[in-house]
Amino acid sequence: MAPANEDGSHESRCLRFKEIDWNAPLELADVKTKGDVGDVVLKMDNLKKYYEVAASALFSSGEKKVVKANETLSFEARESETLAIVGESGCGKSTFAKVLMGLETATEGTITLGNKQIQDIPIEDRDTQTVADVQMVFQNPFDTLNPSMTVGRQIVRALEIFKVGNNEAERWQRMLELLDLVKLPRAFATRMPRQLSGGQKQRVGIARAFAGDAKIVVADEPVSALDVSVQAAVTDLLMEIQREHKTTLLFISHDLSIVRYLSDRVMVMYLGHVVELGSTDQVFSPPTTPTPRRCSRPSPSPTPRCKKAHRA
Ligand SMILES: Nc1ncnc2c1ncn2[C@@H]1O[C@H](COP(=O)(O)OP(=O)(O)OP(=O)(O)O)[C@@H](O)[C@H]1O
Repeated sequence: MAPANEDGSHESRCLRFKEIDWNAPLELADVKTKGDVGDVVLKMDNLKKYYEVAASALFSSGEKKVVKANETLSFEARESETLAIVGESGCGKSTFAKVLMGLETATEGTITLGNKQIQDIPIEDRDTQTVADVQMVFQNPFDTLNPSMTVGRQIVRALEIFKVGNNEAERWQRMLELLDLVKLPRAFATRMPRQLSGGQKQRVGIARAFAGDAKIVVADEPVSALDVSVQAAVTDLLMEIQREHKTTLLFISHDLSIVRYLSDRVMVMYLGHVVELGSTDQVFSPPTTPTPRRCSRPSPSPTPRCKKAHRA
């Protein structure tokens, strides 16, 4: 992960950025989505996440500087919606996902899940329902599974954590249904992770994420570590389950073709800020009239809009 910039501020990387009025309200596009979407289930309001890091490589210096990973991040996500989050490396995508998951706490601002504010509650202090409601599919399925536990046991373990099922037999049955859901043979329940391919491991990761009937699933580059030949199948599976379960999918990706294919809306981030948020068609279409603010805003390299505008 590349530092946002050298001194932790967002203004000093390039003179061009000084022209940007970060406080100007964003033109939020209408919510026009591919499928039917429901009510707002998640709201982030002026979320900030700052990290304090050593200013020098010398341990003795003790001097600290602040890295502003997320700056006044505001957006809403609705039931059944796929919101893609794009932006160049280091712009703060994973950071807000970590705060949402409770792996980090916010510096300022709020995250409202249903009617609960969760920005200050670390994962270990969250109630079972909240933990089950917000789940993550990680980038690397090779790291996320316990190498010494069978596939079945790992899914049953997630069901225990989410308090699904009244007894072991019910949980075992539910685990088999989850294997069906992710299109893995039931016989895989007794396999160890080392006996699975990357794509199969990621299917187990998806089964665990949906084990507690999550309302929101954050998928952080879920297929980028997989062989190209299985990326489409895993992406399609994720979309299929998301639609079936009316889950809100926050899809973090660098792959603009996948983003265009699966998302209802796209949020473009740069240096911790949201610089564009709109329906997928709006974000990917070339502007019909010159839109100085959007294109003069800094672009992750490149934003779909600005890339097209330059090509035209
Ligand atoms: N624990 C931490 N301590 C200090 N700085 C951090 C920490 N985690 C992330 N950062 C910094 O915060 C900024 C945002 O990082 P983040 O991982 O959110 O970016 P990203 O957009 O997800 O990047 P990538 O696409 O490469 O995964 C970066 O400058 C990074 O160096």
